[in-house]
Formats: sequence, structure tokens, C-alpha cells
Amino acid sequence: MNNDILKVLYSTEQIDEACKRLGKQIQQVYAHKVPVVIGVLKGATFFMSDIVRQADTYMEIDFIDVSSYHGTTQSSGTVEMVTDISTDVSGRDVLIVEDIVDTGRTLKFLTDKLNQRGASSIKVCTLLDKPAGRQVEANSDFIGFEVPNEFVVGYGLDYDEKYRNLPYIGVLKPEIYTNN
Ligand SMILES: O=P(O)(O)OC[C@H]1O[C@H](OP(=O)(O)OP(=O)(O)O)[C@H](O)[C@@H]1O
Ligand code: HPA
Ligand SMILES: [Mg+2]
Repeated sequence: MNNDILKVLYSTEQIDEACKRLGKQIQQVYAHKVPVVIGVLKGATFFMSDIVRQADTYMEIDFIDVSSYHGTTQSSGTVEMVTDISTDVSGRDVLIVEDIVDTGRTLKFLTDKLNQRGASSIKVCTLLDKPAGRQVEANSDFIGFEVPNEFVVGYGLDYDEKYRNLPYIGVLKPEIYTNN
């Protein structure tokens, strides 16, 4: 699997540092609240589990599974809900935890839905922000790294459902895409 990587963008150590930094920011912002922290499956699996343990503050956690890339490097343009949260977010402070904001469609879908359900505040923490990919407006409150306009894999991010278990974030060799 490692042989498929062209270059590493963010090492395990850099990701750990970003999680510590963002966790402390979240701890401060929610010091006197009990937010519902929602991890967006599947990509944010590892980031979610790492970041919540860096914030020494009360919180509830939940997960939502949405999908729009379906194994490819291009957004289908339509965000589908696979599995919803079980928490009632009405009147609650919500923090969405994403692995990446690219076109912004997934984040818009989620913030629209949570607003409709009456969340009293919605903030967003994303490990990666790819502003060059943006198709719809989508802003994050806590950002780990701003990534260049390349398709990235690892630490939860997939290509064709694979590479999520790489402990770092990188770019695949071009032949991996062309051979698929
Ligand atoms: O800003 P966008 O262009 O909407 O892209 C960002 C979203 O796309 C990916 O999810 P994907 O649909 O691939 O599902 P997955 O997390 O299960 O891989 C990623 O994990 C984000 O949730
Ligand atoms: O660059 C990416 N990599 C993996 N999944 C993604 N989903 C949106 N952008 C990306
Ligand atoms: Mg994906």
C-alpha cells in the first residue's frame, strides 16, 4: 500500500500536532457548554477519535454517514445520507468534525440539515481545507491544514474505499487512478 504513494503531504507527527492544537481550541470555545460533536463517516473516523480526546471539556458525540464520491476522485454532486445521527440537536450547540472540505457540498448539506432541525449553533472543525475545490460556500471554524488542489488519501481519506488506514496523508501515484 505504501508503494502506491507518490508523496507524503502530512506526516503522522504533523497530524498529531494539528489534533493537539485544534483540540485545545475546541476546549476553550466550548469550556462552558456541552456540545454535540458529530463525526462525518467514514472519512473523519480517525480524526474524530483523535481530536475529541485532546479537548478536556464535556461533550456528547455522535456520527453521521454521508457519501458523494462513491469510490472516485470526483464529487457526484449529490450528497446521500447513509446513516443519520440519533441525537436530537434542537437547541444544542453542534460541532461538525470533517476530514476534508473540498467542493463544500457535504458541509452545506449537513449545516442545512442541522439548521432545519433547530441547532442553536453550528461550528465546523476540519482537518483539511481545499479552498481551490470549492463549488458552494462552506466555511470552517477550526482548520488543520490548507491543502493544495490534489486528491489526497490516508488517515481516513479514501480512494475507491482503500488507503484509509495509512497513518499519514499523501498523494497517490497517477498510475493508480489510470489502472482503475
Ligand atoms: O466538500 P466535498 O466535495 O463534499 O467533499 C468532502 C467530503 O467527501 C468525502 O466523503 P465521501 O463522500 O468520499 O464519503 P467517505 O467519507 O465515506 O469517503 C470526505 O470524507 C468529506 O466528507
Ligand atoms: O482529496 C480528497 N481525497 C479523498 N476524499 C475526498 N473527498 C473530497 N476530497 C477528497
Ligand atoms: Mg470518500
